[in-house]
Amino acid sequence: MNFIRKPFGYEPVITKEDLKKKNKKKIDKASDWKGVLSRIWKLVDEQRFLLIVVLMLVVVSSALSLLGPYLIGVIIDEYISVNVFEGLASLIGILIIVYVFLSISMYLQSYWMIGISQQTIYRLRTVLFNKLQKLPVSFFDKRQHGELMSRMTNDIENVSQTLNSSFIQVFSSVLTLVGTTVVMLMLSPLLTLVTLVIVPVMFFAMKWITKRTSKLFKEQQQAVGELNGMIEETISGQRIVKAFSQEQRMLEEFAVKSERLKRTGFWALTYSGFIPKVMNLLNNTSFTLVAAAGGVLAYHGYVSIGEIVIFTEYARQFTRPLNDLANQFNTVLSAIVGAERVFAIIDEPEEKDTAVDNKDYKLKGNVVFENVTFKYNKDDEKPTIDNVSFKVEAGQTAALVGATGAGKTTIMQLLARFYEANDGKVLIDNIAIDEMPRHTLRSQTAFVLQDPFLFEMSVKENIQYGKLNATDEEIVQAAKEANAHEFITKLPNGYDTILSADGSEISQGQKQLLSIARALVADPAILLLDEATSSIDTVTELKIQEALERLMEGRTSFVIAHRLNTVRKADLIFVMENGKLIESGSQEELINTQGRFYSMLMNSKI
Ligand SMILES: Nc1ncnc2c1ncn2[C@@H]1O[C@H](COP(=O)(O)OP(=O)(O)OP(=O)(O)O)[C@@H](O)[C@H]1O
Repeated sequence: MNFIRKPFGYEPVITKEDLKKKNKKKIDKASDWKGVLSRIWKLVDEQRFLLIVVLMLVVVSSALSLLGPYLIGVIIDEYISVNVFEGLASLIGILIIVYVFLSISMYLQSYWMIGISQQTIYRLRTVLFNKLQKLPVSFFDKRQHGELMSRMTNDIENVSQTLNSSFIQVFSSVLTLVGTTVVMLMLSPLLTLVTLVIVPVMFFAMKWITKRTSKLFKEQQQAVGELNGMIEETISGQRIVKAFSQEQRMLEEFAVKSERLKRTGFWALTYSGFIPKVMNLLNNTSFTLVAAAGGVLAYHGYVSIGEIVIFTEYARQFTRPLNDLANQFNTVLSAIVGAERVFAIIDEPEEKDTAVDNKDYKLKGNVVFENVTFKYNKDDEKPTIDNVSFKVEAGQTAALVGATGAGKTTIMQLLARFYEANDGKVLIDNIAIDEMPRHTLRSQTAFVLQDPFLFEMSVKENIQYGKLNATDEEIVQAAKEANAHEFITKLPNGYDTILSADGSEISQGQKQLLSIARALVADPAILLLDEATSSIDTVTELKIQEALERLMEGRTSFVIAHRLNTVRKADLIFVMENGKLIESGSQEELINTQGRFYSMLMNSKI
């Protein structure tokens, strides 16, 4: 699998072929539907009783909807056609009660079912989101973020929709179909045959139409996806579009994609618009057949007028659930597939918790790597970190230097236990990091990245992210030490200014000052810094340097160094090449040995 580099870490590149294979698998494999249903049943949890009540109400309403037409038949046969009116009023009263109860029962079903489904989905969403917090970084490496987002939103929405409406509909359709057939057979097998004669025609007609519509809808979805993708790209990359004067090209591309969407949308809706019309036509044909055959049978005394009325009603009742079932089939299938995809994440192994004791303690910051070897993927030929050993004392600064891809970032990520070493040990204060509580490790190590990640929150909250209970004074103090206070106070709402997710309203340098403030608030024992390579104006650059020096004071710091100055000030220099630590020592020592570091200095590769 190929990976593309993201600001911090990697994301797999998924090709069209991969997607095709995956979608095919998705359709082929609505496999374990029983397992999926039983897990949803578990999520329904304490509302199971209410769900059973809803199911009983569905049985009641199906029975009532069979009873209604039957009573009409009785009224016609035993009262109206024989001119008997005594007792008619009470029978009509019963009929009204039947229909009133039917409405109440249907209302209650959908009211309770909405409650059950929303609560169940709420639980599912919570379980999934909690799970996302507990998954190792390697899990996110292997998946496209867009795809994970779609599981969090679309898949859950699909399940929710199905629980909301399809669940009752499928159950009641099956009951109505079975009930209607049984009652019809009991009344007149011959008229039943006439009523059902239309079913195969209906089946083949629907199959013919849905085959075309589903292809068209798929094309339409694809066209929507492509158009949205393009619009999103144009918006997020609008600076590049403008900088390269590509507006015209984007307009042309948009016109082609938009035209395709218009065309597929037109045909998809036209064909699907046929469905109710064809159903209506077949329904009316069925009525006519029942009425005609019923008339002949009544003439010969095989059936009564009332029975013909019952059958025309039942014929209507018969086609509706049939239609519903056909419509619900795809919805239910895609909800099961969606639920399966959600459960697949829930079943992923979590970050291993191997702490001996979960009590937090303060770290000093003595770091030791002991013959650490690491591969991102088991099948990688060469390890990314190859038997690396070093020792950094508390408070020292270690500069990591080496060509791109040498493994510098990986060393830092192993130290923060984002990944587990395959071999060897990482120790802090003589304790293996996998034996210490994760919270102790993570809350006392802080990253300051080249392209810091900011949340769509206020400046204050972004700084506070380093320590959630930090007071306003602590935040301002940290911002001052980070040389960020001055620019923050000039923002429209000062510390309360809301930043966008990409922090586009502040400069790259200011973003770094914010992330330094965030790290200062966190007051970590160990700092992991990725020095900026991008050029920042000299004034800001100086501010950043100064703020970093304050931040590093008294803490163990690992710096991916790109500036000679930083390397000079470091206590230790680690030279990495192809995952190996090839040289280490103070600057003087390394210059004296005249090895790789020396030649890098000479060729100004630092
Ligand atoms: N999440 C990942 N999955 C797979 N391979 C990865 C992953 N992260 C890094 N790599 C690979 O591991 C190697 C070391 O990467 P690393 O980011 O540690 O290098 P680096 O020295 O920090 O490079 P740079 O100076 O460009 O930041 C690279 O070949 C990279 O492609």
